[in-house]
Amino acid sequence: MNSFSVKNVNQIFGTGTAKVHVLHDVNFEADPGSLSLIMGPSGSGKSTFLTIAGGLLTPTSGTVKVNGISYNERSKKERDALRLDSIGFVLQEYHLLPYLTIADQFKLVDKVKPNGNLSPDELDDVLETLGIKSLLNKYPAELSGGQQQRVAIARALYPNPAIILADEPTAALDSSRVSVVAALLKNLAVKHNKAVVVVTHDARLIESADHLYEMSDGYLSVKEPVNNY
Ligand SMILES: Nc1ncnc2c1ncn2[C@@H]1O[C@H](COP(=O)(O)OP(=O)(O)OP(=O)(O)O)[C@@H](O)[C@H]1O
Repeated sequence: MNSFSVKNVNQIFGTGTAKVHVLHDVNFEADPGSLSLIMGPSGSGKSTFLTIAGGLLTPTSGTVKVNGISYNERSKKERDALRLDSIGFVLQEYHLLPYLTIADQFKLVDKVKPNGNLSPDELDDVLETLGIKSLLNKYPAELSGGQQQRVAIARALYPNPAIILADEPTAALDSSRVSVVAALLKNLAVKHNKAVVVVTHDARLIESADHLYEMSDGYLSVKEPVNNY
């Protein structure tokens, strides 16, 4: 069971006159089998939240727990292992390596984490679903932004993580691709029992969400899943 909880998290960047209080007492929980959507305007703190949630940034105060254990209680090595084994990031920058073909981006994952990744057939299904199977021999620079985004999603799913944290995973996609990605994320939550957390501006994802939250000026609140956007 890979449940995930954020308690009383505050994030302050800078000091003195440059001080910005970006997250205010944020509380959040996600359980396996659910897709949580966090919406909010640009600059409201969504990416900062996701970075803290994934243990890439230690908050000014508050705790983040995965399976009941706080990141603070783990050594750096344990945190790195947890991220590698349990958390799949889909970040705004795609972080594809420019000198590797798309196929080799996946082989690189095998080198870092040799076990527990999707089987070749499972990866094939994901690539097929995302419509990127024909791109395996290309380099990132030969792909459109939307294609790179879909490769980045497939690469995040390849290690078969229990928790998926996605930052604007549909920003570069047209409507038909948005539906495909939304269905894929929903399927991962419901059929594969993963905890999926997506931060986005994209109101087209609302209908797939089990839980809807709003981030506003660094305050996170629960929103009823109604089409207020
Ligand atoms: N390292 C940093 N140092 C100082 N301020 C920062 C830092 N990172 C983020 N901020 C500020 O924190 C606020 C929230 O930024 P964040 O990127 O979390 O917002 P967001 O809701 O994800 O926005 P967007 O949707 O545009 O990505 C912004 O005012 C931003 O300028």
